[in-house]
Amino acid sequence: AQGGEGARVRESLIGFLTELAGGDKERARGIGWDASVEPCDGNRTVWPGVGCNGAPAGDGRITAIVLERKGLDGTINAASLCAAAPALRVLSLEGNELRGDLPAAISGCARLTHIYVGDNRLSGSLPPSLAELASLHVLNVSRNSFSGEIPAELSKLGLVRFCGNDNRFNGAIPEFELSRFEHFSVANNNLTGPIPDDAGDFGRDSFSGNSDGLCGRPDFPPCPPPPSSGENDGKRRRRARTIVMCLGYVLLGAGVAAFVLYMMCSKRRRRPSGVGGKTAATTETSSSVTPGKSAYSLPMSEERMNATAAAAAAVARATPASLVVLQRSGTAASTVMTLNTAAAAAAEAARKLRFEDLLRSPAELLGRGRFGSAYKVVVPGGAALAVKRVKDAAGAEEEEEFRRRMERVGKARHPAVLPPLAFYCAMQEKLVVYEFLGHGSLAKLLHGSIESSQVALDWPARLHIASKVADGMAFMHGALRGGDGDGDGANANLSFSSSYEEDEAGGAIAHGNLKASNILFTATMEPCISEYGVTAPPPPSSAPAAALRADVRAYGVLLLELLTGKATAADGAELARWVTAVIREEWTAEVFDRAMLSSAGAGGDTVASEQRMVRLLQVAMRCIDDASSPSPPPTMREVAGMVNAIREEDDMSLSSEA
Ligand SMILES: Nc1ncnc2c1ncn2[C@@H]1O[C@H](COP(=O)(O)OP(=O)(O)OP(=O)(O)O)[C@@H](O)[C@H]1O
Repeated sequence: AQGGEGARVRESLIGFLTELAGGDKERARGIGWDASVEPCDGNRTVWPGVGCNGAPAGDGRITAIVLERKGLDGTINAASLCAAAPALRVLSLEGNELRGDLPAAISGCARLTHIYVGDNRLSGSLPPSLAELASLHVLNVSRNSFSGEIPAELSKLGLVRFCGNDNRFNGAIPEFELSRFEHFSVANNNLTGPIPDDAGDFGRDSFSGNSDGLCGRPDFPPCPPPPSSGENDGKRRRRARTIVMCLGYVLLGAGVAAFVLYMMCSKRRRRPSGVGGKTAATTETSSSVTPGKSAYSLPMSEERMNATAAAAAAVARATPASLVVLQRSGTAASTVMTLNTAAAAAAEAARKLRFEDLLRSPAELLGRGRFGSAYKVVVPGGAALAVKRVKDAAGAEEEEEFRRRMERVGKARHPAVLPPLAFYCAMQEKLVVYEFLGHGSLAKLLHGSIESSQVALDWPARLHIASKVADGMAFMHGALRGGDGDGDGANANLSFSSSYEEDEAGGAIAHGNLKASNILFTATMEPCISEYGVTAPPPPSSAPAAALRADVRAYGVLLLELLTGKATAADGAELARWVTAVIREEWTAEVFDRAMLSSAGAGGDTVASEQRMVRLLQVAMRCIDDASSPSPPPTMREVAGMVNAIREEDDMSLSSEA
């Protein structure tokens, strides 16, 4: 390119750079691209960050543009770039602050082999036009805010490295031939569905942090069996989803039906001593659990007693079953701390709950997790309940343990803990009934699609959630110690022990599965910890002390999710490793969710807010990091104390600004 043509190319490139710098001409000039000289002199580079090949003069000279970690905070004008450098092979803009999307016009640089745009603030969907880049081998879009599906067409390219981790991608993983890949990661997104069969050597780390949405190898729950071959992929996935939903309904229905049959027989056996007037007996906690005896009586009509009831009764005699309604006498609403009409209706509905109603009521699968499925059931009268069906294959002894746990959890009341309203446990079937909270979970708010999370989570909101959850957990760890938590937070808090060993002696109960999808929101958007104690902690945390420690660790991971905005796998190890690495590099500010950082600046003293974020991060790291810290891990009460101190300071700074 000579003369006028060369000048136009230079102008175009400098236009591209200026847009990368967000229109800041000074910063663009600082990169050192001089419009008065050619970027390449033969195969010698003249402009910094521009790679040239030795090809004959012409626009085929620029083969690489590498502008990494230059503080560029503008957008990528791919049209200008590709018009000026159509022979570009390598584009690396990693580690900047670039915004906007990766434009579809990038396909104009048809010879691209390597694209690195990781560690920026890019958002939107990846353009399907990337699939037109027939020579593309390496695509790194990690650690941005890309959303939408990863274009299925990318699997047709000869990619050998794909880094899509730490974004907000949803949908299925394209059918990449992973055994050909040198590197592959889609960790920390919102992906669902099967991991490609051909996953090569890629282990859990490449797929973790997708809110348990992925199935198949390696180490993930098995996928539902594929439907008959010959169908196209989209159809197959839709069918698989439908099958999973139907299976859920059928299993729930079967469990409930077996129980109803048992109840019918149980009623008949007890009829001589039955109570006359009471149509739907409610069992108060104090009297409900007597092993071997149904604590719930169903008003069954005679015509429903059919031949199979006898068989069910035989099974039931061997496996005592009961729906235990965890409500005391007195008004239901007074025992539910959320005190809103929906909560009162749910508590009232649960007080009168009959499994027959559950059986007849429409049920909707809310989701499948690692430890079972959750259903929304609207019972007669219109109250909405959530029924968690716990995945379990435990023997009778463990059923007894489950009963005891749920009884004790049902006794403790704290506004930040969703109380179980009733539970059922028999014949290797465990169901727990809660009020349905229809305002989403923390997982959805933090990692859901933009449409599903209209509420922006600013820094004060995140700190509020952190402190309420810490309070709830500290209360439960303390209140359950002696097994006599009665809703008096102050007294319960006084009974805290100072070490895990003492807690162990007191028999505290751990949550066992604290995570963002188990933090739900009430109508006033107050956080509420759900599924407390539903899943028995797996070894090695089955010892009570270890289980409480595991809760503290899980709380630390939750704090990391709140602070970074990044989703994590069940144990959060990968997120913790990433945060540790960033802190080690002294880039602490880089770990924070940008949405939170920008909101912290809106109301006042950004520097002080950021200092408090760093302190909360330190609390998170103390919760997680047991090996490297010389001091023993904090108890939940100590953690709550630290988080509340940060919150009080934040509240004070806000009120002094007002
Ligand atoms: N009481 C409830 N009200 C409203 N939604 C709920 C309720 N309980 C659970 N959910 C939602 O139902 C979905 C499925 O829940 P489920 O507990 O089965 O899965 P999970 O929390 O992702 O995994 P896990 O099995 O590990 O707990 C989640 O999105 C959860 O937020």
